[in-house]
Amino acid sequence: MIKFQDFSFQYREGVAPVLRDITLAIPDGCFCGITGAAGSGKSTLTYAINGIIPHCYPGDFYGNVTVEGLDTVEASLTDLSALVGSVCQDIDSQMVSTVVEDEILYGLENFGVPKEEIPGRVHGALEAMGIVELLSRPIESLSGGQKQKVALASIIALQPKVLVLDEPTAELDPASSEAVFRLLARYARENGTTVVVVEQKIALLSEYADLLVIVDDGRIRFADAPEAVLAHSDELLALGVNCPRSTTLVNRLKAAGLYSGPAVRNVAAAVDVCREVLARAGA
Ligand SMILES: Nc1ncnc2c1ncn2[C@@H]1O[C@H](COP(=O)(O)OP(=O)(O)OP(=O)(O)O)[C@@H](O)[C@H]1O
Repeated sequence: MIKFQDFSFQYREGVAPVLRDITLAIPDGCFCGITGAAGSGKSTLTYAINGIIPHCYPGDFYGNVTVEGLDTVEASLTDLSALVGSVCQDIDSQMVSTVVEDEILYGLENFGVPKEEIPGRVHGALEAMGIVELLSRPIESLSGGQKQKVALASIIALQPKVLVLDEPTAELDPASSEAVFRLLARYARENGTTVVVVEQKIALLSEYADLLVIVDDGRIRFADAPEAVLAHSDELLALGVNCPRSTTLVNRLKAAGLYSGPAVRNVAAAVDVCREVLARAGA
């Protein structure tokens, strides 16, 4: 369980808190998606989980944040990094090796994983990300999507209980973004891993997340199942969250009394609703 209790944070260089009065519980094994407008505080929220704040970026930290009962202020970064694996926005800055295999070995060796376990961990992580064939490839020869999967594999190999990912699909086309999320969700489900992912593409998040969190100007505006959050598409649009048009259309049909079911996440579901509405109207 990841717990935020009355948490607020102001960077040392800042003039005001960037996060305020955050109380949130993310259960074990949950796939939690975080979205919101640029600068709303999404990355900072994840920094409170992996300890980047206050350990790397100091500031005024109020309330408390615990991961599996470990207080992220009191715990050392070493202890936290054994529990929380993070993939940052800038993948190239995270890569430390020139070849895929070395990139995965680096973390395993640094964390003191027993030698006999290492080959299985490397293979398992590459397999989970569907990139076994990339083992010997130079990292500079990889596409953006492949690099993203290597970065994920190098963290997954460490078998953290919690994965924190900051905009893992920012550089990827829609098909690669979908592929990364699909692999990630399957891995998390099979291993009981808690995933916290910051992502701009709310349609993609909504397909995979159990819990969708909307951050607005340092506060949590919504934290609920995707359908429940998407039911507020007009508010989301006003907050700068790019709600899918299919969701907005169906919410308008609902507001007009033409539909009474749950909010939809994609075009296919919206088409079904439109068919149902037209059939009822006798068109
Ligand atoms: N190290 C830092 N020192 C001071 N202020 C910071 C630091 N990092 C972020 N901020 C400020 O905190 C606020 C929230 O930033 P954060 O990166 O958490 O938002 P975000 O929602 O993830 O933004 P984006 O979508 O643009 O990545 C911004 O005003 C930002 O300028």
